Amino acid sequence: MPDPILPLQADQIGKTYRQGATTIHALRHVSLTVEQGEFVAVMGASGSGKSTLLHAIAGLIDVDAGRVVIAGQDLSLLTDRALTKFRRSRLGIVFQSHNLLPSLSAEDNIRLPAESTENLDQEIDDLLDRLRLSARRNHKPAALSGGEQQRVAIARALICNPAILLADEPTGSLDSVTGAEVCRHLRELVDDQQRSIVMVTHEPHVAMWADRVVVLKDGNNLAEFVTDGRRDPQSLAKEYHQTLEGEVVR
Ligand SMILES: Nc1ncnc2c1ncn2[C@@H]1O[C@H](COP(=O)(O)OP(=O)(O)OP(=O)(O)O)[C@@H](O)[C@H]1O
Repeated sequence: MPDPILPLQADQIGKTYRQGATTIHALRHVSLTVEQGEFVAVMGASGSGKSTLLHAIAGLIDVDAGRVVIAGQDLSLLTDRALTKFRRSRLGIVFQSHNLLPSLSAEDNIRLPAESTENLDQEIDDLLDRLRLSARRNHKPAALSGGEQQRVAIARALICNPAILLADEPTGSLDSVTGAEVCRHLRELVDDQQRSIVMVTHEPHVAMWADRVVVLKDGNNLAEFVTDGRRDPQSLAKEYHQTLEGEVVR
């Protein structure tokens, strides 16, 4: 089980990029709070700032305004080295392209970020078992299916026992059946282990696994709604599209 944690809090985050004479306002004043044991999906059109927000929460980019506080720690107050250490111990990060090392087995990819401890082998066994990868532990990524590769990436993100998992389009490269399987694993991490998840997705049938959907538009918070546990992609898609079209603004 992860350590008891405080919520993740991103307050009024601003981020601009410069490209020649052009200034791109990727995030204007975006705020997001996530409680322990909460699964939040971040949705929005392409370019609305979803990935930038996730990178800001992970401390992978400097922000121009606002602050990110994780487990009571303001990320801006950490040195680069301390931030790397903090990120490793508190956050698990999963991207669409899973970034597994091709020369290592599934098991060794999972082991890579972990510090060597007495219990590490047992923890790896538990994760392999939980993510139904035990039979594939000695395979290299090229010999694994897309869903298996993504589950290895999730296991690698969990090996340091982070309380918060950040996932950017984790099912983006998967077919719908495999994508649903990955979502089910994410949901279990919240329900069974009280971890918190922030997941960026375009897809209502992926967002429906979350407890709450936060919608960004042009680098701003546009709206948010709870999924009410209804897990119904059609009604979620309808509410999402109405929100984007301005028919429902909360
Ligand atoms: N490194 C960068 N340099 C310049 N502009 C950037 C950079 N990263 C993002 N942007 C711009 O910031 C805005 C927000 O980008 P971001 O990737 O956060 O959007 P997104 O909602 O995740 O989009 P998508 O769904 O297409 O992945 C976009 O206009 C994008 O072009």
